[in-house]
Amino acid sequence: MESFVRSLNSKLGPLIILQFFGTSPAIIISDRSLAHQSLIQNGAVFSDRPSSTTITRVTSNQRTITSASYGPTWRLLRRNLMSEILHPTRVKSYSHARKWVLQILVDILNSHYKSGDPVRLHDHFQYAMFCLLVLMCFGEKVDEKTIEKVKEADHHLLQNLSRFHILNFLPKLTKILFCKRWEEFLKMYGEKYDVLMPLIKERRKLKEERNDEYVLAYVDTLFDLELPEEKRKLNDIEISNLCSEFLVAGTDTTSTALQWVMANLVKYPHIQEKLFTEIKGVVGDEETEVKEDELQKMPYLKAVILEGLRRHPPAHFLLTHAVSEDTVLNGFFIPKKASVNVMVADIGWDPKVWEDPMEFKPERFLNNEQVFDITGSKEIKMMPFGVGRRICPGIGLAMLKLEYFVANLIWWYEWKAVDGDEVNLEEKREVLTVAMKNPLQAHISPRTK
Ligand code: HEM
Repeated sequence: MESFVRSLNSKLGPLIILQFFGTSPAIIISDRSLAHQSLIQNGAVFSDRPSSTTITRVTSNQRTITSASYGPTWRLLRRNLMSEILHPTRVKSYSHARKWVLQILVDILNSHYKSGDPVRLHDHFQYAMFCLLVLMCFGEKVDEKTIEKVKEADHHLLQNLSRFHILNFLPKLTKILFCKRWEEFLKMYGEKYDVLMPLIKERRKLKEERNDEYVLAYVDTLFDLELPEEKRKLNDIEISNLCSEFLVAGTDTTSTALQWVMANLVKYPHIQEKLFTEIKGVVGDEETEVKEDELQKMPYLKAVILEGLRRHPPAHFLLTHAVSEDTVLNGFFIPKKASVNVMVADIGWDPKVWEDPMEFKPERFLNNEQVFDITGSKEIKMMPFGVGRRICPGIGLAMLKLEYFVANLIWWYEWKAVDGDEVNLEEKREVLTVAMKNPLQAHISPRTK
C-alpha cells in the first residue's frame, strides 16, 4: 500500500483523494504545509477518528458482556485520561518503574555477554517496554507469568487485526457474511478480557482499601469516571479495552524506535563514541546508572534520539483521522466523514528541509539556537508523534524512555556489529510500526570507565 501510495504521490502531488463505490473519500497528505493547514490550522475539523466496530456482546469464561461503544465522545474522553496519567508530573512518579525495568534488561544483557552470543535486541526491548506499561497501567509489579499472558492475548488480537478490519464495514451485513470471523474475533476479545479483568479487580480492591496511599495508575483514572453525555460510569469491558489500548499503543512504537536508534549507534561507532563521551562528562565514573535528571544535560543524546525518530519514524502513517464537517483543503472540497491519512515518514525526509535526508546525522539537531519543536505547532519539519489535537498523548513518556534507556545502554556496554555482518537498515511493515527487516544483533562488552 505504502509504495503504491508513494508512486501515486510522486505523479500526482501532495494531496491524493481516493474514492471507491460511493464510500467517503480517503485523503492522503504527504506535504508538510498541507499537514499544517489541516491538522494545526484547521485541527478542529481534521481531528476526529473514523467510527469502528461496536462490540455488543462478548462471551468470556467469566460472564457475558453486553455493551461497549466507541463514539467520538468516548475517544475524546480517552485522550483526556491519557493526558492525566501521561502528564509530565505523573510520568516522573514512575521513575522507580523505569529503574526496575532497566535492571531486568541489564540482567538479560549480562547473561548474553557471559554466554558470548550476540544479543538479539528487539524481543528484550519489547518485553521491557511492555513490563513498564503494565506497571503504569495497574500500579503494582505484576508477576512475569501474568505479564506473559497479557502480552500473548494482546499480541494475538493485534496480529489478526488486519483480518478483522472488514468487520467494521456494515457490521450487520458482515455478521452474516463473515460469521466465523466474528466468532473468532469475539473469542480473542473474550480471552483478552479474561486476562485483564483479575488485574483490574485487584486494583479496584486495593484502591478502596488504601485510599490515598498509592501512586496513581492509569486504571485508577477510569474507575470513577462518568461519561458526560451518557451520565454513567465505564463498564468492565470498556475499562479493559482502554487498558489494552494503553499497553498496545506504547509498546511496539517505543521498542521499535529504540531498536532503530541502537542499530544506528552500532552501525556508526563514531556516533556511539561521541555519545559515550558526552555521558561520561555528566555522570560520575563510579555511577552505575544514568539518572533521569541528568538527561537534560545531554544535548547530543537528544539529537541522536530526534534523528532516530526523523529517519526511522516507528509509524510511517498517522492513525487515520476523519473530517468532522464539510471543508476545503488546497482548493479541494472535502466532505464530512472523509478519512485522512498523513505520510509521516515522507514529511521527515523532505530534502527541502533536511540536507541528505536519508543519512543518519544527529549533528543536524545541534546547531539550532532554539530547542527543536517536535510538536510542529509553528512549522512542521517532522512529525513522528503526529501534531495538533491528536498528537500522541504518550510523547513525553516516550521521549523520556528513549533518552533514559539509550543513555544507560551506552553507559553500561560498548555495542559492536557481529563480525562480517553489516547492520542492515532495510524496513519491514508490521501491524502498527515499520520495524527492522533483519532485527539488530550485536556483541556487547561492559564498559571499563
Ligand atoms: C516512540 C514512541 C511513540 C511514537 C513514535 C508514537 C506515535 C504515535 C502516533 C504517530 C500517533 C497517531 C497520532 C495521530 O493520529 O495524529 C499516536 C497515537 C497514540 N499514542 Fe503514541 N507513540 C509513541 C509512544 C506512545 C506511548 C508510550 C503511549 C502511551 C502509553 C502512546 C499512546 C498513544 C495513544 C493512546 C494514541 C491514540 C491517541 C488518540 O487517538 O487520540 N504512544 N502515537
